[in-house]
Amino acid sequence: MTIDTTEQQFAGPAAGLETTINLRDVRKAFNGSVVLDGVTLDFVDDAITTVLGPSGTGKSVLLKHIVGLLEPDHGEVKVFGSDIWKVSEEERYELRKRFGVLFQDGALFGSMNLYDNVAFPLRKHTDKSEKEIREIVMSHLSEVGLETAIDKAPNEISGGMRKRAGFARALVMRPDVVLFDEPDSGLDPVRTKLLCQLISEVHREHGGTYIVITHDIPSAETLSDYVAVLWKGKIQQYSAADVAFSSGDPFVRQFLGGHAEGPLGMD
Ligand SMILES: Nc1ncnc2c1ncn2[C@@H]1O[C@H](COP(=O)(O)OP(=O)(O)OP(=O)(O)O)[C@@H](O)[C@H]1O
Repeated sequence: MTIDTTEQQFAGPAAGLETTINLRDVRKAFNGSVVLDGVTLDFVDDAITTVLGPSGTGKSVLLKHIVGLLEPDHGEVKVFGSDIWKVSEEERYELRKRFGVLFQDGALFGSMNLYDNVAFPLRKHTDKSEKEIREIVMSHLSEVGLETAIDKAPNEISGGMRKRAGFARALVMRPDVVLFDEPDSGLDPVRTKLLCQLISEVHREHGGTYIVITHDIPSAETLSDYVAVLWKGKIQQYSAADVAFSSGDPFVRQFLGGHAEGPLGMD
């Protein structure tokens, strides 16, 4: 589909829906090499949107723009209505607190057990008592099935468990937005499916805007309410998941179908 990047109203499937993050004509280049070439995208509240695209196409760069870790060369990133680069450093910090992020490897502190890892954001950012913290930490660790592994160090558990612990930690501050950077990386297909089901269940329970970056098509099929496909710096498709998966666009059809034939080659 074509999205008019000069259009300031909500575009695509988000039209008329409540949105929490709005990207307008976001451009980013590194050393002259263009990665994002005018990305316009509105993320719908209370939905899971998957951002799909081939390796090296800029999905992680996009995610870093959403969370305010990278500043666009051009365009704007609005989070809950505020342009994240036009507000003060303090306001940006407050906005970031509304995000939970699950990084590829869970990004756990190696020196802390799972309990302390999950408690960390609460101890750092709130003045809750240890009793209150314990209640929150245990409820989230049991939500991800890790209530019996609280004393384990990250290097004593499997990659799938590390991701689940990272997910629990991403949830403890009750984020309005949860970002997942390739939650499926390094997991076998069964663990991937189970993690995706867990993400869907938790989303049903808590709501919010979930944004999942991946190049794994089965994960996208399990998770997505909406699908955005990024390639060559642009959003090639943004639609409800069922529409994306039956798209007639040659690139989208090739990529989502996993076919060797089509416009996407080895380069
Ligand atoms: N800080 C940076 N400095 C220079 N180049 C960067 C930087 N961050 C990303 N890039 C480049 O931007 C391009 C897109 O990278 P990115 O990690 O976003 O891709 P991706 O779509 O997430 O890939 P994958 O699916 O393999 O993780 C790559 O060519 C990468 O080398």
